Amino acid sequence: MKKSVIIGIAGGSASGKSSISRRLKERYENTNSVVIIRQDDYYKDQKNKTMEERVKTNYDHPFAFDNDLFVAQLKQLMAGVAIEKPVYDFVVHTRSEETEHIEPSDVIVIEGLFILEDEQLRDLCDIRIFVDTDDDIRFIRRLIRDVKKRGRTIDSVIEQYTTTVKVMHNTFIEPSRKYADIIIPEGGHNQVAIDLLTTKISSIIQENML
Ligand SMILES: Nc1ncnc2c1ncn2[C@@H]1O[C@H](COP(=O)(O)OP(=O)(O)O)[C@@H](O)[C@H]1O
Ligand SMILES: Nc1ccn([C@@H]2O[C@H](COP(=O)(O)O)[C@@H](O)[C@H]2O)c(=O)n1
Repeated sequence: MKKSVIIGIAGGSASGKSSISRRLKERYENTNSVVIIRQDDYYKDQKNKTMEERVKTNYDHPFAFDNDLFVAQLKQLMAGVAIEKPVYDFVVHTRSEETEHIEPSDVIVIEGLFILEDEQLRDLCDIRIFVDTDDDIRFIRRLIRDVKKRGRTIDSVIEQYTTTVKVMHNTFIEPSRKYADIIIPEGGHNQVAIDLLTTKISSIIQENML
């Protein structure tokens, strides 16, 4: 295998980053050519904190992430070495006991809030994408998702959004859109964007086979 190509997908919470990444991966389901790595899995471990303390963490500040581990593991993959990726559990706000074994692949899709904000991560990306979805749409999507899938109450989602998520988004995430090569409006169901990216990924895989 030649050099891995890294596609970075940034954007606000619930903008559709994971949905787009999943749709890309689906096209290559039975191959080892494309792998997705979520920055969320590199949230810092909080096993030594109480649940009460964990709830108070600002999860929308860059300091909440162990980006050094993220960068180190990406470099390992690029060097052809498999990794044991941490797996994050949103319900208990910390890493789970399990890890996920990831093999090197032609295309590595990395997705998360700070992929373009963090200089080290940004520099590792060959293609930089920002998913641009209006704040009100993102808030509605997040409310539904966090209650259904992340064990939250409506009140806690509103409280977190108004105290940290919104201000951190405006401070760190929105300004990072200037680093994008491509901006995808409306997130996960943008079929044209998904088709264009799929064409690009297929050509990368084909080149690597030559
Ligand atoms: N274009 C879209 N239209 C409607 N719902 C969407 C769209 N894109 C994503 N969603 C939904 O919004 C929620 C957040 O999307 P997700 O991909 O998890 O965002 P992110 O990874 O940016 O946080 C999910 O429940 C997803 O199914
Ligand atoms: N324990 C945690 C960790 C993170 N969050 C929130 O998740 C958001 C990032 O994930 P997306 O899929 O929405 O990009 C981020 O905005 C954090 O507020 C959390 O609520 N609890």
